[in-house]
Amino acid sequence: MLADLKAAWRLRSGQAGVRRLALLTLLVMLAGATDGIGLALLVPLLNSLGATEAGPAAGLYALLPRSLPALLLLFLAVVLLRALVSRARQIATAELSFDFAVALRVRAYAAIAHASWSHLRRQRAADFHALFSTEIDRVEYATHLLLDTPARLSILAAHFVVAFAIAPGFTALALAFGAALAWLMRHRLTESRRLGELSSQANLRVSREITEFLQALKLTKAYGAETQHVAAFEAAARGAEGADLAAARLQANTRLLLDCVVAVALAGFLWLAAVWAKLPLADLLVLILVFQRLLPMLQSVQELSQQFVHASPAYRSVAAAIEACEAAADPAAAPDAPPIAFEREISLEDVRFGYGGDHPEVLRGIDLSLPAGSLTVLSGASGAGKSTILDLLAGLLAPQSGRILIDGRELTPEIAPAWRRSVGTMAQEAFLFHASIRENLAWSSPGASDEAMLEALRLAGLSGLIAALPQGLDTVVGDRGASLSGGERQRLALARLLLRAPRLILLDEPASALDADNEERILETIAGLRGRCTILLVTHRPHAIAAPDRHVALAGGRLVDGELLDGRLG
Ligand SMILES: Nc1ncnc2c1ncn2[C@@H]1O[C@H](COP(=O)(O)OP(=O)(O)OP(=O)(O)O)[C@@H](O)[C@H]1O
Repeated sequence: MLADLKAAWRLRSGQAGVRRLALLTLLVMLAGATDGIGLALLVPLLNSLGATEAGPAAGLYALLPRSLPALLLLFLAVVLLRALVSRARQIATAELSFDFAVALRVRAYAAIAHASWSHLRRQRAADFHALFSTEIDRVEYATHLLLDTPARLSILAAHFVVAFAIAPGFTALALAFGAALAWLMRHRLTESRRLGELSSQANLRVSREITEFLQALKLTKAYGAETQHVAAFEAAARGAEGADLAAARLQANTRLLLDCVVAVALAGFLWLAAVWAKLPLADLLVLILVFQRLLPMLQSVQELSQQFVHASPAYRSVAAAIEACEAAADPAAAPDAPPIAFEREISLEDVRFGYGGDHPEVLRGIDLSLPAGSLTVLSGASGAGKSTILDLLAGLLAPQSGRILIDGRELTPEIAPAWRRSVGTMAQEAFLFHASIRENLAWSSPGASDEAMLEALRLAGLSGLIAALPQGLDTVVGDRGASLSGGERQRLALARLLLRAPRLILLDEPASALDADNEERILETIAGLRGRCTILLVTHRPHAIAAPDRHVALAGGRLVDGELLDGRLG
């Protein structure tokens, strides 16, 4: 519980949050005070109505007016003030908890966006999805309860003060009753917390099922695996239902127990007050009112504590996910830092790399030079480490030893974000957004003109398609580019890359998912880019590129002459 609250404190959002919290505290204290004063005024009010023979006024009561209209006016003013304070408090609580949740969502988004690729590649997209879909919602709910608690406690305290002034013995008894109730109910809090943790895990399982199912929709249809996915989802959803149902049952049982105990306690207190202590009628009426409100308040404090501990484990899971990403953040590149250009060459010097853990070393001393404007072809068996080399050159991964030099300047994690602005990458299956061709292109180069876009499309060999589309650049390409053919998707991704005018282009089998004819044509287009920029092309068909400047291959973690290796393999 303390760990949850510490995590909640770490997740708060800066000074503005602290100021608002101070304002809320003030309103909470005012709410308690006005509530107490309103209740305390009932005694002289009832006395002046003639409920009891009024004795000489003592203490602060001596300052009050004695006439009924003046007392009524005062009572009215206090009740009105209490209503206004309560309204301001409710709005301040809502503002604070909504603001906290939005700031948290934005912080989580930014933490993921800025985390290094080395960290992100080890995470599950579904876990991030669960963070946004359920865990932050639970944090928001727990925060609302947390912010509401001081107000409830201060109103509770005001009731106790008034009750104490009227009947100290009974109030002490009620306090002891409240403490005993909390002691007896402590196991329910532990159980509620356990169920809260179960619920977090169950929600994570549901999120994993949904995310992976949606990512593999086409594959699911192609393999006829629909029933299998529906069954797995139902099992996960029923698991989450089970955890939530157990929490709801616990809550309902607690309420039943408290309803019975509180009703018996209320009857007992009143019987003692009326029959045994023989309190004056005005005092008795106010005491009835106070106890009738006080005991259900104790009950609701217990219930809300249970709900809080059920939701509060989310503070820790959210803080852990955000802080792990923040700890692994890429060094921030100054937004106005110019992209890093190179005039001569980019080279790898004795680069070694492994993915850590039990994974064997992938690259064992790579020396490679890519002269500016050259086209280099990289081949090698599956799993040889070709994509790893591309990720190292893009500054997404860092070598364990050795160096990557850009015109002699070392590519360090500090300059990697700025360097990536000079690099264009493209993978086997291009990712396109469900948006227009124009929006997909502008994503890589905001503010690019139509002329620049049409030129990039021409270079990528898409002029014909654009001319044939009635809506031209405004044609929407569908989910992940579903309304385009595989070849068109890859070409559009190539145009998006070229629009950025990158100095280095890293292509990871950009056409291998296509038929031979399409693959050949895309490789021809790429070969035509030679001289405009420096290209490193990973392909399993190195001979489809006519006379590259260099052909190297990876084998056993080292680079060898590609022609020799392919000749040997062939
Ligand atoms: N995130 C990772 N964690 C652990 N090992 C990894 C990771 N990514 C790749 N590997 C391992 O590193 C080795 C090189 O992978 P890489 O993707 O660079 O090979 P590749 O030559 O591009 O293969 P392919 O031609 O099949 O795409 C492989 O053995 C692979 O299993």
